[in-house]
Amino acid sequence: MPSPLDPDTIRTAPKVLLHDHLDGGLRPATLIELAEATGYDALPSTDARELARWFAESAYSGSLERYLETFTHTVGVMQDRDSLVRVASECAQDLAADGVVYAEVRFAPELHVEHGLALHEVVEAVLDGFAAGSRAAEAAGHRIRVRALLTAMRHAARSREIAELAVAYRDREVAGFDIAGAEAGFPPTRHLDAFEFLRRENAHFTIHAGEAFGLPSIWEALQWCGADRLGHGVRIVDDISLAFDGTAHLGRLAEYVRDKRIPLEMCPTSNVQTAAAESIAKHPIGILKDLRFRVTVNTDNRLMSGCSMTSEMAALVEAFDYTWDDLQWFTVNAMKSAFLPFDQRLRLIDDVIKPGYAALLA
Ligand SMILES: O=c1[nH]cnc2c1ncn2[C@@H]1O[C@H](CO)[C@@H](O)[C@H]1O
Ligand SMILES: [Zn+2]
Repeated sequence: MPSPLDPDTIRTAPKVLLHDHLDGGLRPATLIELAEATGYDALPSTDARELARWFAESAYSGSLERYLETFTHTVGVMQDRDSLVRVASECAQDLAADGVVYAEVRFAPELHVEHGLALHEVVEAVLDGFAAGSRAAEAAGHRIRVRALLTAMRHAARSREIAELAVAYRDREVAGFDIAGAEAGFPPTRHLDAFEFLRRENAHFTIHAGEAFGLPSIWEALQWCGADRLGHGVRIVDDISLAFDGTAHLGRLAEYVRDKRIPLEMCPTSNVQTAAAESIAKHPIGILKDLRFRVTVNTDNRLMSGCSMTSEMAALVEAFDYTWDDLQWFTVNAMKSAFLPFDQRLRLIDDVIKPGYAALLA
């Protein structure tokens, strides 16, 4: 008899997370403690439960720009080494307790230099935190590997510097590079120099595209910039039409994305909050999965969305009647798409993911 598909059991299943923002995943209580310790006095509440509610409500804004405003408070307390180490360590422990076995967690070093840290000191603090958190998780019986993605902000002009930092730290658990922030008005080609540098260095990168702006953003990310993966990518459905009988017709860009197995880092709850999707049940992940795009499931911002990998998967099970096979498919897709050497990806699939799901199906 397969195990029941409820949150408690889904939590025990091995999961892989490719799209999670460090500054979008703080524990509310930690945010309050750090604000007090660092003299940050602009928090909307100093009660953990109320603060969590404030984030979830404010992020439920119908626009990416307003959603992003909530990050002022998290970034506001992440300006010194100790705070960064603590947030990164708790991130690794929280993901591990949620059953995540491999994660690539992103953050923008340039946002954490307000109190004088150098960019590389930000990176080192976060990596030290991930390592400490992973050790603590292992001691608590959960094995996880957490690696970093360095993000550059698309409205700013530091992408080349951040890309160079990602390459400099590539052998110390920095898996790759990303750009994030408001999408409309800030096309990825603004950062072509960074992407060309990364390609010359044989380095990996993902680009937030097709979340708050449509197909041109996805097209530029892939065909001008050369992205390995797409952050969100939900708007690729604009290039798919469905006939009355249910058959799908793919435009050239959608066909390219599917043919080349371009990984889509989908974040259902976040997309509903920013109005990139109407509801979980109407989220494009349903049709994209049916059409066998390389879909992965992610959290984006656990604090703002009040979610976890477990809750996102449980919500999809509820909306689309997914089975354990489907959850394993998402997980293997994500592992295949990780910025990790091929042999290590295979080992995690064969030694951790497949046996984990086999046990739940038995
Ligand atoms: O869904 C998203 N789309 C675009 N940008 C985002 C999203 N979530 C977070 N960030 C931005 O990425 C920065 C670094 O982690 C965050 O500070 C936030 O501004
Ligand atoms: Zn994101």
